Amino acid sequence: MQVQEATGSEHWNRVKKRLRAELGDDVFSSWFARVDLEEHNDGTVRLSVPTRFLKQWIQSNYNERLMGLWKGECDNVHKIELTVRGAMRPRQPSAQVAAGLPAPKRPKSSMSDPRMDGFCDSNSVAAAQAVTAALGRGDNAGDVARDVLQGAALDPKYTFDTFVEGDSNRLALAAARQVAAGGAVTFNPLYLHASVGLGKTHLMQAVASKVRASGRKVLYLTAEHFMYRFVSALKAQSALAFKETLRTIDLLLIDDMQFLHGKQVQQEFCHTLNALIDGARQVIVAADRAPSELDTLDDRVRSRLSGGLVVGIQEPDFSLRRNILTTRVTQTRRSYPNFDVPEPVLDYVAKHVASSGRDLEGALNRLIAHNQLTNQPITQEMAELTLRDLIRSSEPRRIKIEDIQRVVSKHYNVTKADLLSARRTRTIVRPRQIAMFLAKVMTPRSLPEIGRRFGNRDHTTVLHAVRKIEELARGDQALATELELLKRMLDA
Ligand SMILES: Nc1ncnc2c1ncn2[C@@H]1O[C@H](COP(=O)(O)OP(=O)(O)OP(=O)(O)O)[C@@H](O)[C@H]1O
Repeated sequence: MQVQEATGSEHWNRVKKRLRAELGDDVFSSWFARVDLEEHNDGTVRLSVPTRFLKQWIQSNYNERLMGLWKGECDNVHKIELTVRGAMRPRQPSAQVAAGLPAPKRPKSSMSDPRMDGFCDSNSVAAAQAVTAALGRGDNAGDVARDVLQGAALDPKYTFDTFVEGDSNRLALAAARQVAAGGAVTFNPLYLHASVGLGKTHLMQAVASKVRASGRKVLYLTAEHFMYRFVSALKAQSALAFKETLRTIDLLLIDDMQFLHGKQVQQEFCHTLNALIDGARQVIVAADRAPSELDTLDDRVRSRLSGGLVVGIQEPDFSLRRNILTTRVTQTRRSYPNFDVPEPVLDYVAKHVASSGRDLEGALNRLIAHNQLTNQPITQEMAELTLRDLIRSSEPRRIKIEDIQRVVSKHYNVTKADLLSARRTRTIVRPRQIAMFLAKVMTPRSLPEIGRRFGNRDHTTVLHAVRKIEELARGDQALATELELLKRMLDA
């Protein structure tokens, strides 16, 4: 096999390794564990992050260092772009996941060590110093405590009235309503999980607004803000005030729990959770996966989170999607009385934008914008044109046999003509078999059709190739990893 030039992801892995060594595990995982390499092209490196907060944070603190490390990898890098990942584009699987390798284990947390309670390790102090320095703030204990109580703003749109019920969210909605109604705390914490845009934040904020309106103390924070507040408190030497303040809350809501990183922050979160639950106050947590799958979390936090009621929200079915759209159109009419979407267009959107409430909302917003800016009525044709890219990107990508031949020949440095030829040298036979195997597992094409597309070969030759590669990959981890990487390149 040929010696390949390092790929973008290999450079990125080395940059991350150096960053981890320089910053330490805790600081690294707080800020860089969720950064993905999107593209490395013509001297520009494009990285994506899940939130705007993280983007600003990395830009103001680590841009130069990132540039230095990338330049160490490739001289021609002159620009690093950071973008916030959109809802339509879920996170790329990590190289480990893509290659079928286990995710790296986090170092064992010191949560079980009582000596750590109330103390800060050097990494957290470094992170805290960086936070306050970058934001140019000299928080004192009082500021931090007040800041903690403020929490994130609630969106007045997110109420129970605007939340549409369906089979996929019925249990979550019922549990949220019960918590909002107050009364005895029956399940604590309430843990909601779902992939992006399925209504977790909407439901949490609906509960928060209702409970706040009844005069009780409510704190709604994203895990990222919890992390920021905690490191600020450490820096201002007001960790005690921070803890005390948190424990006076009647209802604590932590959103995007998957972003809670750093052993000391998790430790503090666990103590707060215990204190609130023991004091019969309510906690609601939301994340993009079940507690058992939050592998960045310490075991103790995970088990405490699983101890209440864990409810998943699934992807909406057609009828729920359709109802969400109808509700949104009715709401929009309050601001734009002439706004109208014909029923068949709503059916079309509900049928084709199948992933989440957020995407449905995005689709509708485009129609509204088009309608308002051009004064054109919304028709089927206009909807198809306006939503073309949205609909295409929410459908699974079709992989073509030509794509497979192109990627495989580039990867193994053979030509497409070689793949289709009758040549039987080993350097060509193996890539050809791999390409046939990928054509079988990644496209709906039949064996005879694949045979025809590979120089008119018989279907038994394709079958032999598929079986051979399956058998080799079972005993050869390097080949199995290579196959996964090829699949990932084709899927990107
Ligand atoms: N059942 C629903 N009824 C009404 N609106 C919904 C529903 N589900 C989702 N939405 C809308 O979709 C948008 C995205 O929802 P939300 O922000 O609550 O998702 P999320 O699950 O918290 O996603 P993320 O993990 O990305 O934060 C919101 O505007 C929300 O109002």
